Amino acid sequence: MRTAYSVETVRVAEQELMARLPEGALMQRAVAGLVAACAEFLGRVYGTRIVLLVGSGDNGGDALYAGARLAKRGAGVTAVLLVPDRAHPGGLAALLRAGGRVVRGTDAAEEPLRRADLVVDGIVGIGGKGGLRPDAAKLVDVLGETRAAVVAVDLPSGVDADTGEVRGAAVRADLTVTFGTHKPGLLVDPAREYAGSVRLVDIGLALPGEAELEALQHADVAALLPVPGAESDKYRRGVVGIAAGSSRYPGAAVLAVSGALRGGAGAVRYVGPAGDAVIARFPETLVSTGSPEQAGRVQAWVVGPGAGDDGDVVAAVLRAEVPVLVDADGLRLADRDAVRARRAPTLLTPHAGEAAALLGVPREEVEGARLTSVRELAERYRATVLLKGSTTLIASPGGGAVRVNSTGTGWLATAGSGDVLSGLTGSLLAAGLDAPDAGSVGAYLHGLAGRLAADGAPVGAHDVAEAVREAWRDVMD
Ligand SMILES: NC(=O)C1=CN([C@@H]2O[C@H](COP(=O)(O)OP(=O)(O)OC[C@H]3O[C@@H](n4cnc5c(N)ncnc54)[C@H](OP(=O)(O)O)[C@@H]3O)[C@@H](O)[C@H]2O)[C@@H](O)CC1
Ligand SMILES: [K+]
Repeated sequence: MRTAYSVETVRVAEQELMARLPEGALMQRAVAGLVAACAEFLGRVYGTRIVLLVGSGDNGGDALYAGARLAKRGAGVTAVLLVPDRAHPGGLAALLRAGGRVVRGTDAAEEPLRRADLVVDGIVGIGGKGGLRPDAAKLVDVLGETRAAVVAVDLPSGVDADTGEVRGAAVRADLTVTFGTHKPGLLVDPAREYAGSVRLVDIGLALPGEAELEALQHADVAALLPVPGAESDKYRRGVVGIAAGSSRYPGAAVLAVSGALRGGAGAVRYVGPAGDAVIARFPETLVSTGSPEQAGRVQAWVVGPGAGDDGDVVAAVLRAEVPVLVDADGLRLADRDAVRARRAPTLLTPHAGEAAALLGVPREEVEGARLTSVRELAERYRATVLLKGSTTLIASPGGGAVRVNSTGTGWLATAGSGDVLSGLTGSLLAAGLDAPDAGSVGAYLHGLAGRLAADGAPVGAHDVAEAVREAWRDVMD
């Protein structure tokens, strides 16, 4: 499991550790990791030109000490001091001793930045408040006009460490070297995109059990995937009911069923007007045309994909005392009080536009503040919420760690891909996973299947469904 902790938690852990170590030792641990990452990134240090962007806090201190070590290894190092009289004194002295040079202010930065092989961003780290100040923002603009590679210290300056929000100018890094723990902003869009690849340097921080954010890895998913035992029959493996599709959108039903058949449930029931299309493609489906109540036993329901305006079916499914996944049209049709009143788990799976409609805010607001939005929705609906996107987030109604999935790919932004995800995830619910696990395992497999199916070329949703089996095997390997 990859975890991320808030700045507040990092600060507490930092204080505890600092109290036990000689002064400056913690910073030198961070610097050692930063230097190793820069050297590896450059391939060869000797003879390279490195520019340090130095703010007025310890983030700038890290950059200055790292610059000093790189200068000793033969790099030409220039530090751009944003606030010259507040640059980290020890770091600055070390750089000057090592033969580094210093320029002051943004205007003087232009020339060295244009010639740089590598820029080290030490403008601001976890001490940053609000958007970058005008001087720093101007420096970031100048940096943006160059083609230099950028390594960010701890965080790309300008992104919010705790929320992943980016308000105004921010550094676009090729690599971010972060200390002690990932910060939530490094795993959540839009900030994640600014971070480039992320390298974690262990500096010995002791962090509490519950993180702010968790990202499942292969081994975590493998441990959660439902695998039938020798005694299993289709009912013990779980039966998932799919109430989806309409005469106008029969394809949504077919795609949801295609996902459900690959999610580990022992059988898939389909209820709705697209039964002929479903049975033609997947003869193993148990199809009925009545209401969900009459469909027979299921251990979990999926309702909503391509459902059109059939509010009755959504209301009927919400009355069922088994886990229910609500997606697409179902989100618009579901009564909030009915969702809140449910005793069995509910999993809502909106994309940013649907989440915005549920929250009554513009779509951009959700896209800019994904973590806040998903938490807010989980609380309002007293349900687990999976907010789809390039970094999918899953929040539980009681608060606690938010799950983040980063296996997704831009190729998954294709019609019907969400229908496959809802079927797949509903199947995992029916197989007995709890709502946050079903959501995060579903998103993980779906993202991986998207990557495997795409392999660098466009894919349709049915390709993604077909690749779920390969993703499953890949995880189990
Ligand atoms: N945690 C750890 O264990 C370890 C942490 N370490 C390192 O320390 C870093 C944290 O250092 P930090 O606390 O000095 O804060 P930092 O990020 O340098 O920023 C504060 C400075 O920036 C300024 N400033 C604020 N907002 C701004 C804005 N919007 N735009 C522009 N400027 C802004 C603010 O100015 P002020 O408000 O005081 O006027 C203040 O001077 C951390 O990220 C990591 O790199 C490692 O060395 C060792 C292990
Ligand atoms: K930084």
